[in-house]
Amino acid sequence: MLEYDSHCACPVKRNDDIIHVDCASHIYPDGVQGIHNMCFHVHEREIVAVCGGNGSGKSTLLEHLNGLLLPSSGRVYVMGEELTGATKNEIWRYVGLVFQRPEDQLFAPTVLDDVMFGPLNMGMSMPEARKAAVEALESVGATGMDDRLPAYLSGGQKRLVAIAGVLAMKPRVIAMDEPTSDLDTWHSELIERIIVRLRNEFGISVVMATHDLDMVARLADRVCILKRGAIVGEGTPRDIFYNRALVEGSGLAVPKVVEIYHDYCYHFNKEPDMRPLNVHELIEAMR
Ligand SMILES: Nc1ncnc2c1ncn2[C@@H]1O[C@H](COP(=O)(O)OP(=O)(O)OP(=O)(O)O)[C@@H](O)[C@H]1O
Repeated sequence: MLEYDSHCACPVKRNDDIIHVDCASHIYPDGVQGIHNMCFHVHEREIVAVCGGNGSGKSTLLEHLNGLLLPSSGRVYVMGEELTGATKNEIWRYVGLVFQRPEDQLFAPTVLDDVMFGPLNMGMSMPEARKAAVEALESVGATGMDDRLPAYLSGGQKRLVAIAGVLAMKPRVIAMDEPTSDLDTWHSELIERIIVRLRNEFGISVVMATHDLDMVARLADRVCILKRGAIVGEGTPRDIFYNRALVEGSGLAVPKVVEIYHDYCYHFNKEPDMRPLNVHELIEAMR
């Protein structure tokens, strides 16, 4: 059980928190407030979506999860240990961050070197790091790219290699910033399948920051809605997405299924009480 010396009173705190962002605020050097009074949790084996309009603080929050940014006030705990300047070099391995632009992450001369970098940095021997990297590339379906130059990969391939790079470190949590932005349907679906496998097969929790609520409706166990640097709503996708005022008031559009169901209920003068989240449920609800 994790025990926190905490003043954070938000309702979703549980004993299996892997990450606990405790009332953290971050002010950038130019004085802009990225997040404030942020209480955020990541539990074991869950997919949690962080959704909000542009500039709502999604990336700032994600960068606090592995110590890339430290809060100006408040605290962040990973597996019960507080992230500080002194501890973050030990703790970062538990939380892998996949950037919105994979170019920001890939720098080695070959794909294999890139994916081996994290494991080597963690202290694995060369053969161990190679094994971890090969396995991670296989897991994301990026085999046969070992000798390629990362800069010359397609956007979708770069995203896969970036995910493999954090997966090779065997983290407890992978945080992905806009994991499917700029990807075609085929690559988006591939990334969605990888996210589900990370939770179901590897037991890794995934935090994804995104505007794509259709994807969130398909994948997430829990949704946090951010607005102006704070969480304004949190719950299951069904509870959150059927609160249109909350979603639309935060600069987002409800998932298509929700919109169609609302229109259907309005048109046929029905109570919108079935709350479908996917096409199968929608068809059932409209029977
Ligand atoms: N390096 C920085 N220096 C100063 N201000 C920053 C910096 N990065 C982000 N901000 C500001 O912090 C606030 C939150 O930005 P953040 O990038 O976290 O939002 P976001 O929800 O990820 O946005 P988007 O969806 O557009 O990527 C914004 O006002 C932004 O201008």
